[in-house]
Amino acid sequence: MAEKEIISSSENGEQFFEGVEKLIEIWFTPAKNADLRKITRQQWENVLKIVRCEIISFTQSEQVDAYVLSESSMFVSRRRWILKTCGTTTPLRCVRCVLSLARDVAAHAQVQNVFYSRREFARPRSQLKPHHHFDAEVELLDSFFGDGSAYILGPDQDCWYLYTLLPLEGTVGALEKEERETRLSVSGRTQEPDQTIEILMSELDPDVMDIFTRKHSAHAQQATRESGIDQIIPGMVIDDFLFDPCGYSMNGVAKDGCYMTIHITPERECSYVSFESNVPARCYHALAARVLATFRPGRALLTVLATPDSPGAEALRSLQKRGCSGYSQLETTMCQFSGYELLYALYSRFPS
Ligand SMILES: C[S@+](CC[C@H](N)C(=O)[O-])C[C@H]1O[C@@H](n2cnc3c(N)ncnc32)[C@H](O)[C@@H]1O
Repeated sequence: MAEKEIISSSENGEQFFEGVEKLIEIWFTPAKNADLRKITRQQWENVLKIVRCEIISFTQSEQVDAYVLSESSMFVSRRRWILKTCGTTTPLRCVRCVLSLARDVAAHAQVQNVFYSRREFARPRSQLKPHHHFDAEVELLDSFFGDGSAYILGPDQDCWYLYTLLPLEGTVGALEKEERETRLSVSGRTQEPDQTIEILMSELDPDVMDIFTRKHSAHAQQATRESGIDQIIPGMVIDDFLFDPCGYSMNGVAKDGCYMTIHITPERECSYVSFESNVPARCYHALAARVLATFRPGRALLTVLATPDSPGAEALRSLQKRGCSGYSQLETTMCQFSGYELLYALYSRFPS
């Protein structure tokens, strides 16, 4: 297993782990006989060496291969690749290699969409290049994908960065994209309905965090059951891992191809939990409420990215209007991209 990315401050004996993840999702244009799952395990292991993490567990459904990593998760399906890594890993350094493997091994030569996102790190200065600065990340991404667009949403400490090939609705770039797609639509529809909800939580309840330590739980399955993680989206096949002495990661996959993933840094000084899923729903209130009730964060940053024709688009608008019960909505922003809608919302728990 990769060396543990813990930075100890000798002055006060404090332990620190950067739980905040970098998340990259690449969609390739549908192509006959093309499938990213043709890339072998050995080839993924080589890719992940560049990122400075490794595979610790694997599960799959008919539509998606799900890997638990020493620093978070990777999901591989026919034409979508997702890599989510925390600590001081360097996911953008492997993109060139992934694009070559996609072309040479998986027969995927054309990128349709890219989403690279992360919230502000707790300790940005500890990150390795290019992750020490969003400008450097954008420069590297542009060197792979040409002219993408970069966005920063939310206030300083809680800001969320996004790089994507999607132009904002109403811009010249959006008109050009529409024209390209009209030409392509002669040969069929290229974007299926899609939605992703992510909840990034900090200042977590210490009693809940205790469950994700070896002192409290004998194994990952105990932590999954006792915390209620198995009830957040029932019916998923769960692949979970409990680190020593603490820390937890899980992937869930469903028969219909949906996934969920949760990662937990329980250390009191830097507690952090992330939840992500692409499960479709016209309303995300119940799901968000279950996630918040499970982990009891003091602060939560929620994002939903959804195509306008997906059930998630309705869920996004309703979340923006109604917020999450038990939490005050400190900030909310909606963006209309060409082909996707985005909600950013920041919540803080009401004092109990
Ligand atoms: C990989 S997990 C989940 C990280 C995730 N991004 C999150 O949301 O916090 C990180 C937690 O596991 C602990 N851990 C224990 N051994 C580890 C290892 N070999 N590599 C990474 N983390 C480890 C860390 O101290 C931290 O609490």
